[in-house]
Amino acid sequence: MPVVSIEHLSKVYAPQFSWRQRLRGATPAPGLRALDDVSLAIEPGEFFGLLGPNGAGKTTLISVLAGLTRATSGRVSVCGYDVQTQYAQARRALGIVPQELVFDPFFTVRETLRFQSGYFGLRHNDDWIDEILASLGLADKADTNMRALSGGMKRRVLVAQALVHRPPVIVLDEPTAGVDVDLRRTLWEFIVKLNEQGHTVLLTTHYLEEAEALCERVAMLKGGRVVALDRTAALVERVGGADLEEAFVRIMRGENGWDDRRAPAGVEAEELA
Ligand SMILES: Nc1ncnc2c1ncn2[C@@H]1O[C@H](COP(=O)(O)OP(=O)(O)OP(=O)(O)O)[C@@H](O)[C@H]1O
Repeated sequence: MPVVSIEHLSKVYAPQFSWRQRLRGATPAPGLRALDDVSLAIEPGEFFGLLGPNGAGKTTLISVLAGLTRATSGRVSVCGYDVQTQYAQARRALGIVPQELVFDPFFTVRETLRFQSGYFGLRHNDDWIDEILASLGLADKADTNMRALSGGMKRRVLVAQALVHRPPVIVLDEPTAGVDVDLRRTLWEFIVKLNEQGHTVLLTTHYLEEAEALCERVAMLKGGRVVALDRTAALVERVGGADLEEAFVRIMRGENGWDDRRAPAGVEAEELA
């Protein structure tokens, strides 16, 4: 059974429609189709890459997976749990490292990780917290206040937060954007170790050399649609080119016809929330 199952997933964002426009009786513009009939399955223990240019729909897909955004249609499950109807179980199976640096400035690193453990009902988690801190090069920052950390250190804490409950599926949304070589190495060593221990990893990144080195399989999104889905090496060979980056460029340039990303006529804003 796949650990992540995505079946015919579509997401249309409602258009911005002001009260003034409403009162004037204006017709809402069609919504934006961020995901269009996406289907894919990720098997246990895979290191899977979700690739695509800016605005392709990667973060939207992760938001649906995390239960933060409601799908317009389709079904998504994690470890067999439906992300909408069995939200708590599905969320517990996921460790999500978000793209944006979100943190509480009032707590130390250790307090932040203890609180995160508490959200998952884990009260005596310090041994694992210490192991994560050491593995991410954060041991000497455990008692430092979050607001006193550099951007790269904050990102390490985000990774640590995602792992406190030992989730079977780890989702990393552009985790190395703007971080130094040291963090990249530390992060990948740790994530590869977790993957070897059986954790499934879903990674989105614009660093295609990282994706090529790490991901056994990749899916490429363009305009919300899956335009390629294959084992990384097989895809590079089939498309031609020296590496995944060249294959990516060829696939993105070669695909046409996905330009109309607007919702079909007749889709009302209210249906799209
Ligand atoms: N809350 C929202 N409301 C309306 N439109 C949105 C919302 N979130 C994302 N979008 C739009 O949906 C499309 C897909 O965005 P998304 O963030 O999923 O892309 P992405 O592949 O993660 O891009 P990036 O690589 O830049 O992070 C974009 O056109 C974006 O502007």
